[in-house]
Amino acid sequence: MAKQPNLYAFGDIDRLAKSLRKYLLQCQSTGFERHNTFKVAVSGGSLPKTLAKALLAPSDKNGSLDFSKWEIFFADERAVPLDHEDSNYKLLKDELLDKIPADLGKPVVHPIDVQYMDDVQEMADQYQDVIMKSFAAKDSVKLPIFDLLLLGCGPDGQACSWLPGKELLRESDAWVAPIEDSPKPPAKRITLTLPVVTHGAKIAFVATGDGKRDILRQILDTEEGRSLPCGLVNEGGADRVSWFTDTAAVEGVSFPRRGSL
Ligand SMILES: O=C(O)[C@H](O)[C@@H](O)[C@H](O)[C@H](O)COP(=O)(O)O
Repeated sequence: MAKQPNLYAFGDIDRLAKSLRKYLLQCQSTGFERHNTFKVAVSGGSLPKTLAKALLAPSDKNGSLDFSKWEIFFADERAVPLDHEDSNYKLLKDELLDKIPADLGKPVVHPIDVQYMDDVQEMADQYQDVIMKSFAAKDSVKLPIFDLLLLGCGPDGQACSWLPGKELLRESDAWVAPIEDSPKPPAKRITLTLPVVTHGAKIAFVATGDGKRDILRQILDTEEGRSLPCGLVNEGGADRVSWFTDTAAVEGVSFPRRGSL
């Protein structure tokens, strides 16, 4: 049987955050062993809040975090100033970055370059350069391997800023692509492309609440769901993909759940 994503369902967000922390610590260790850094890409939406719950909890027996060796990229970002309410950078900064205790170190964070705000193609190219510099030249590395990509799942099956059925999902060359017409505002964005995401060492989705129930049923239990953006990540990432959900989000989903990490 083909390798499947891992589906975890927790009674509430606190329990989810506890397991997510354990998972993050495991991914951090693998990254440190691999290249003495932890390279992670993060999306926006409701994810940063849950992520902060997981990362700002006190150290436990599962280990501690060393943010001084973290490099944080954005899996997708909106073309707005970094202090704008719609900015994924601002969201992550407010929820997490500003609250990291000094003794855990400071991560290197890669926000978009806002001087290219009016030209999202330029902005995407420039962000690709930033990734290239971190992962070595694009010509010598066909695709970067992020240690972890942390993603949300939109109510329409959106992952990153990919819209269901759009040409962008077939992009096979660029690492970062522009979007001019996102129906979820703001319209202008940049996003990592599907091959970059499915090439990640680990990929985690966080999806909670009953608002995600119908789309999770579709993504995980139906044939059509496989061609939705989140379904394509499941397909390409197989057992490197993990879904952190709560019971409200997976009620009625028959896809097999894993007991624990
Ligand atoms: O900037 C964005 O819009 C996000 O990166 C997007 O991919 C988001 O993560 C999902 O749409 C889920 O959003 P919610 O968790 O808010 O439903």
